[in-house]
Amino acid sequence: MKIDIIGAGSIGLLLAGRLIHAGQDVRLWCRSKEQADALNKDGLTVSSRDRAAPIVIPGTAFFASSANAFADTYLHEPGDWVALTLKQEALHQELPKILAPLYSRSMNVVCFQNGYGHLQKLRQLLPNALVWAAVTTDGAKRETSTEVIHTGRGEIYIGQEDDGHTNTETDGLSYTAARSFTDALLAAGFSASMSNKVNTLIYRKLLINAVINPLTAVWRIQNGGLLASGQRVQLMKELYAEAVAVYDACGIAYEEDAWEHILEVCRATSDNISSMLADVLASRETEIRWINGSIVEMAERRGIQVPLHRWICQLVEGMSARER
Ligand SMILES: NC(=O)C1=CN([C@@H]2O[C@H](COP(=O)(O)OP(=O)(O)OC[C@H]3O[C@@H](n4cnc5c(N)ncnc54)[C@H](OP(=O)(O)O)[C@@H]3O)[C@@H](O)[C@H]2O)C=CC1
Ligand SMILES: CC(C)(CO)C(=O)C(=O)O
Repeated sequence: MKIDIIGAGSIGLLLAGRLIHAGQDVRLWCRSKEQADALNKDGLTVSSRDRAAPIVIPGTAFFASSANAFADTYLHEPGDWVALTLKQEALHQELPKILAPLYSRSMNVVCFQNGYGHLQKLRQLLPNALVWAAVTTDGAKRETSTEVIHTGRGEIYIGQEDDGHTNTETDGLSYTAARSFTDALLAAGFSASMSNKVNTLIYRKLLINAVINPLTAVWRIQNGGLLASGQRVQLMKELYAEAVAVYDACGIAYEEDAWEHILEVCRATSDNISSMLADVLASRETEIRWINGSIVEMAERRGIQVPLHRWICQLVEGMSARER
């Protein structure tokens, strides 16, 4: 299977390394030519936390290039799947230009983003594409431009958001293609499965990220540090309460034990640096607008007040030096 991966960061390198190792034909599309050159020269290494038995892929085993060349290459030699592993910011800022030549193409696209809004954006950019969501609890951290650590083994759920449009013919074909992609992930060592509840999974992950990520970013603590004081847990709980009030008003389902689950995620990932804290520490734009910002947007549509989510959005946005 030919798989194009756009975004050679933590998740992109992890997917690429494991899929190539399992025999898939991967093209990796990087933001910078420098990273593509480094990957072609030095190859790609996927390590586990203890660095035992890393997967080492030579640069000759795959193709890496600048994402600006993606559309042209795809038009001449289409692949079977495109996996988008960019952050939400790049998906909204630079991806529209990269994908513009493919506007009318029908293609299979799978989005790995956290937060909310990416699937809608993709459907605007590629109206004829079959857009799938991948919701993952795997953890990855890019160490260098050619090395990634699989920091936590989790699940990957592949599913299609219910957008109210059903086309039985394309849905059948699309399902078969998604099944093959899921099988490729399984063969690559991921715990992957298809899900017909992807909306629920997206909102469940959104709730977790909306409570854990901004507070770890502001306090600059690992996920487990949130449980270190009653005061921190109290603020988490207040963010949670605002978010579930919005979910209730919007008719979005969540588990009865969703709060306990968030505490469990803090414990299970206690020494993780959340993705938002990692972005803040690296002076990168965060995904706050698509995490807490999407809760603020939902609240506005229902006329609900969410002062804490609004405030934490402003706080985290203000931590990035770049002006919009
Ligand atoms: N890491 C994780 O454990 C998890 C991440 N996710 C989600 O997956 C998504 C990706 O996260 P993650 O891999 O951690 O993020 P990273 O920041 O590690 O990777 C994003 C990659 O996208 C690249 N990129 C940016 N702009 C472009 C562009 N225009 N063209 C091509 N590539 C570009 C970046 O390049 P450069 O480095 O050169 O800027 C970087 O390599 C996020 O939405 C995140 O929330 C979900 C679950 C777990
Ligand atoms: C689950 C959690 C909080 C793990 O760190 C995460 O998804 C993130 O950091 O974005």
